[in-house]
Amino acid sequence: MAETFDLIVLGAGSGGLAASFRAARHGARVALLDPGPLGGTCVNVGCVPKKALWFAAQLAQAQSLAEAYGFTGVHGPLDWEHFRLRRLGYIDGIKQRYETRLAEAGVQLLREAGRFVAADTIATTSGAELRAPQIVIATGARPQRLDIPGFELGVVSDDMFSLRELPRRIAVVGAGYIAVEFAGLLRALGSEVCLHVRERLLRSFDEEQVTALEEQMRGQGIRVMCPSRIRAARRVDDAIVLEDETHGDTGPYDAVLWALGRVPNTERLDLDAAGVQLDAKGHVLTDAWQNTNVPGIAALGDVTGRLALTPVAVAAGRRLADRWFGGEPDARLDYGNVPSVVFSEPPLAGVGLTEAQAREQYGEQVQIHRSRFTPMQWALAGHHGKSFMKLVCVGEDQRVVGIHILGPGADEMLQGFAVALKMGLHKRDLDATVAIHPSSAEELVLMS
Ligand SMILES: Cc1cc2nc3c(=O)[nH]c(=O)nc-3n(C[C@H](O)[C@H](O)[C@H](O)COP(=O)(O)OP(=O)(O)OC[C@H]3O[C@@H](n4cnc5c(N)ncnc54)[C@H](O)[C@@H]3O)c2cc1C
Ligand SMILES: NC(=O)c1ccc[n+]([C@@H]2O[C@H](COP(=O)([O-])OP(=O)(O)OC[C@H]3O[C@@H](n4cnc5c(N)ncnc54)[C@H](O)[C@@H]3O)[C@@H](O)[C@H]2O)c1
Repeated sequence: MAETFDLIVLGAGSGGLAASFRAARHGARVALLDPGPLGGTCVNVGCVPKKALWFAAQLAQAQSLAEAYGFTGVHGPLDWEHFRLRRLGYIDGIKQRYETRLAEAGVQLLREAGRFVAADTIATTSGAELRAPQIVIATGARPQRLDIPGFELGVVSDDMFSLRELPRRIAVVGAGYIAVEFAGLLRALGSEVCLHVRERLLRSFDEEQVTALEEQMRGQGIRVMCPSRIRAARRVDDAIVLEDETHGDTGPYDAVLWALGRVPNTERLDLDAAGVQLDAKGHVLTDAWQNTNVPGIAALGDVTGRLALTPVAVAAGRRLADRWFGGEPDARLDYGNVPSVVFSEPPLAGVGLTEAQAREQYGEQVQIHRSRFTPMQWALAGHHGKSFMKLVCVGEDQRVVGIHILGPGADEMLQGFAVALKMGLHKRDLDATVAIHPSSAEELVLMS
């Protein structure tokens, strides 16, 4: 006989964990299934190990700034293996804390995959059946692979975190978050990097900001090939050569990172047994409340194909649990004005509309304010890179609909401004705020 719960959650990544913890806090009996490591993509092969590498890259750059400032004897390469182990230790700590917290919350954790046998019934890999009136699909996504000759010679982002040494020469194929982040951090750590861009870098970000970032990337010695269309990879001696439709053979490289987007984990869920509808790319279709077309079944996070960010999956999971078990019938995630940061070098942060989106929506009512400057810590070292900030405003009262920041510190700077934008920020509010000096952030309240 099937064991019964109030809630079954498929996937213990960012979204599934958040939904489980919150539902358990509201008193629900929760079963959480995942055959993989706790924390899913973000903790194991995403945000956390990536940010760790980005911190290491920041330290590498700080060394060259320090030399210019007058420090001596600070320069040296990263001991890649030492840092890999340190990173793993940090991540193990996170996973252990999740395990402890799940046990304390009374969530029943099953380390196996689940699939639907009916709209209220899940079968586990070991053959057990679980039943619940509410089920959450939070099974995430995985790197997209291409069916081209030699694809297997390269690696995908998951594999980057188990490399045993820094690749000396690497090609990064792609133009999204992952491609740009890895290109920047690997370059800073000492790799020769060639970025193969099919059309345009970072399509969802403000074009002018992306152009400014690309200039800096080129200035750091990253080779950007655009437009580039890779049709095959092949081994030549110990290295890899890419066959590019536009540029001919490129390389040789010691490694190739394919960073081509992600595909949802839905094929093995037997969703037909429950009647859950998917879109053409295999994402679970959801409405504004995370509901699927089947009552009692919801989906959230990367598997839905909406904003693929950890805090989005977490917030969606918490709101859903509040609605289902916390007596909050109106709880749902507002997907508008979600801030995000590309951990490029320097970081690029944005919230709200890009200039192009605002012009499309508001036409001539759009006003743009810009500030470009060399941040003090760079200027002191004789480094000429520029920070670039941009406000997108609309209407006579200059409501701020977009804030875009490129430069050191952008990653930490945007969060507070995103709160203000969400609350209905106007340019006059920025003008009325006294600056913090000397800082980069002050430029946002000093724009004329
Ligand atoms: C390299 C990289 C860097 C990133 N950096 C950032 C960043 O800096 N900031 C940010 O906000 N986002 C970042 N992201 C995106 C972020 O990691 C994802 O948006 C987030 O992890 C999605 O969470 P999720 O819960 O939807 O899915 P996941 O975290 O992918 O979790 C899904 C879980 O479901 C499990 N599962 C699959 N099938 C089944 C099944 N049948 N039964 C049970 N369990 C199953 C999987 O094992 C997995 O653990 C990054 C992603 C990558 C790849
Ligand atoms: N800092 C962050 O918050 C962060 C970091 C990494 C990832 N993420 C999330 O994870 C998601 C996945 O990241 P991603 O970089 O894999 O995807 P992405 O959707 O950001 O970018 C995919 C890129 O691959 C390119 N592409 C697709 N097919 C291609 C092909 N055949 N040849 C050449 N290029 C091709 C696309 O043009 C696009 O530029 C992101 O959209 C983002 O939501 C967030």
